[in-house]
Amino acid sequence: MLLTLFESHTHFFLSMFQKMILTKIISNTLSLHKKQLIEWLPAVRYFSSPTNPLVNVDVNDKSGIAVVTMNRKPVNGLSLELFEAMSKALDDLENNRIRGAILTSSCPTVFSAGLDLNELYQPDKKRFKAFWTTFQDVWLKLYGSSFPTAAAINGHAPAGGCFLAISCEYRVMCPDYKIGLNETRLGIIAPIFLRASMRNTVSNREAEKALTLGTLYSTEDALKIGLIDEIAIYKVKAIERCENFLAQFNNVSSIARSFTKRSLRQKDLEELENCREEDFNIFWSNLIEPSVQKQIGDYMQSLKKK
Ligand SMILES: CCCCCCC/C=C/C(=O)SCCNC(=O)CCNC(=O)[C@H](O)C(C)(C)COP(=O)(O)OP(=O)(O)OC[C@H]1O[C@@H](n2cnc3c(N)ncnc32)[C@H](O)[C@@H]1OP(=O)(O)O
Repeated sequence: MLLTLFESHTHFFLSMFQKMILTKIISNTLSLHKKQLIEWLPAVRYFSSPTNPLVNVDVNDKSGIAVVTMNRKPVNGLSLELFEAMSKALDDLENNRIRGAILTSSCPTVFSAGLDLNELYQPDKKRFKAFWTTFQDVWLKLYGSSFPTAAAINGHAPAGGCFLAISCEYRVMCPDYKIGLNETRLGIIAPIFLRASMRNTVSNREAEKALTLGTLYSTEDALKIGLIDEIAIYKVKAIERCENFLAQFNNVSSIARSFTKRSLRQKDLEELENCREEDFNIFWSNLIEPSVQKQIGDYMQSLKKK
């Protein structure tokens, strides 16, 4: 199609011979550098995603930045259905050459309360397998995305909520909320990919302390240890700051940027790719321990009693 367009526009200006040579050059270039071509093609393929009630994707046509909003009230508990919607949204974004994505929440005071405890309590193995596999998919797609990512953390982000945020490349959080990986407090062993995202964000020592103690940090303390990058007073401001971060990449080759990101994250991604089944088995056998089930059950009760 590009060649046809080229040919029609040059018809009046070039001789047949010149046209043949130029067409050949472009055709060779296309087959050799299909990927590089994306760099100089105008970014016109931005889309509005078909509405999914659980994940809303809103792409700004001018900036090419997508705001991906989790919408599972009351606390964005990460259920199988929410993970499926996120996985699909990430595929759509990847296929549509967006310039960046910002992950945020429609819940007024919660970014995400982490894994839906109903998926963890008295689980059915078949459903849980689908749940865990989709969760792994989401992490592989988010952490390994070719486009840059940021999280506008407009509320509490414990456990899985924190995990989603640290899988992005930049984090802006609103004040007076809590963020952290409190899995050990529930008797849950942090899976391999969670450890990778955490080590990629804070120092190894902070990661070890945070994971073993299961600490939930205030927004201000999270900034001090580098778990987040900035504080913004409201959600709108947080999104704005994320946009500013992503806009910096306008002056950077997108190919060079995405290859560099990929190579920095490759080892972590491969680590999970190579042991997805084992990762599931480890988590499952820990999860169904009677003592862990009791701890989760008691915890769910304590949340309901509040
Ligand atoms: C992707 C994870 C990486 C891999 C790690 C693997 C292990 C991961 C494990 C987890 O993610 S386990 C989940 C851990 N989550 C938490 O510990 C957070 C628990 N929730 C809270 O602390 C609070 O709800 C909140 C997020 C601080 C919000 O507080 P708020 O006062 O605004 O709301 P609540 O009244 O507490 O909750 C409203 C409603 O929602 C229910 N609920 C809360 N969290 C969850 C949850 N994670 N799953 C399911 N349901 C949840 C809560 O019971 C209330 O229900 P109702 O009383 O209205 O029926």
